Amino acid sequence: MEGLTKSFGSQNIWRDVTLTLPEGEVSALLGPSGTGKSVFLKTLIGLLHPEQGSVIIDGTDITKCSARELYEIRKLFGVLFQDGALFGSMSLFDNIAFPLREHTKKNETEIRSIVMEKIELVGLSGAEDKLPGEISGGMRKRAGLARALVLDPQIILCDEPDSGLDPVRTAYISQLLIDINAQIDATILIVTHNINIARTIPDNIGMLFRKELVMFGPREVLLTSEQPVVKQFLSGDRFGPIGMSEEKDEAVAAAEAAMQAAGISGGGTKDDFSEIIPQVQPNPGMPERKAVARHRRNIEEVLHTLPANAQEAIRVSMAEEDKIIAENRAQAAVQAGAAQSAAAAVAAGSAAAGVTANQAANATTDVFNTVGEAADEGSWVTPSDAPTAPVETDDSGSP
Ligand SMILES: Nc1ncnc2c1ncn2[C@@H]1O[C@H](COP(=O)(O)OP(=O)(O)OP(=O)(O)O)[C@@H](O)[C@H]1O
Repeated sequence: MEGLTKSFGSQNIWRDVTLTLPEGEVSALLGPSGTGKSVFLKTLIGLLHPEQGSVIIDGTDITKCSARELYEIRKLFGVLFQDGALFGSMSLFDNIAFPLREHTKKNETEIRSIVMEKIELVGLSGAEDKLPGEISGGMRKRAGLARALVLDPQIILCDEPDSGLDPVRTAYISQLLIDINAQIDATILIVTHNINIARTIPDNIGMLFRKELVMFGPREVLLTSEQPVVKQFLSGDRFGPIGMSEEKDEAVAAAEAAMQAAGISGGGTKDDFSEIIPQVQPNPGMPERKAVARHRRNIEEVLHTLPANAQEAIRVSMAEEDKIIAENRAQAAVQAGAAQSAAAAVAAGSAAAGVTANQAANATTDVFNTVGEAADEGSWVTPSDAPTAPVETDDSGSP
């Protein structure tokens, strides 16, 4: 995105926004309500037209290309809208199959196989015949994500993936995004207000405020920023430059300063965001994220230009990340070794008992599962170690 400016009539939303979403990395866009984050996502897919600037995707400027080219480029995107944006009269299956029927010539057998794979990926197996109105908000969200994934997108845009979800379901969907990134190496942009997501999921964070992109870069830069607007946003404090509906004038700011001096709380958390917590890692069994190496190369190029505290935070978080990755690799090796010996033992035992090859294979699968579960409980070190797909009943918690 280069020099993007968007207005509705005389109302300017943001101006001169320039950023490059690093390929295959996960980025988050933060900003107070009404700063135009959703407008930004819609501009990226050509649903809204900026009056200035360009959006280059795979070499094509979608602000100037033909309708035909835009139609083709949109196939690269998977978009998760805030409410899932499902068709209310269609089953989940048909909703998820919709882009395949619309944009491809695949037959119904192929479509079923892709749809069921995505349904399983988001933990909705068994719910495929339900209508969107019959399931909870969290399930609708995951159905929306499954639909966003069916065309194997290169770019995934998620508008507030956590809205309407409890903290646990938010952790599941965040983990799912990291697992998807590990599996398909897609470039992901998440628009969110959720500070926990911002702290643990993205490689990069940007923030819109006062009609501008105030920063965009490695997550540690924003999390250690001394900028008042960033600190206020992260802490959720009412004292600071961000007001209820617009930025505050000097009189209000002075009154707040007096209240603070008198010991009145602005309600924000006292968490120290400059203490970086490790990024969520892909679940056991997932490939390692290719983005990690690329992100590091990108950081190395700009590290010397960053504030000293951000440089330090990046070094600490890289060391922490190396430790976690090494532990996970060791764990995976132990699991693979245990599974191999267990499989050999099962095969030997089966031969002795004269059971069929098929029975031996089934027994081997059970051994894999048992080893996997045992390993999960103990030592998989991530800040959010929830499995990707929750045991599915109903997001309300009832069976
Ligand atoms: N189609 C439209 N026509 C006119 N104004 C619009 C349109 N879409 C959005 N806006 C205005 O643009 C501004 C930014 O809206 P947007 O939904 O992008 O904010 P946001 O940062 O995503 O907010 P939130 O965090 O509350 O979801 C708002 O003032 C909104 O009223």
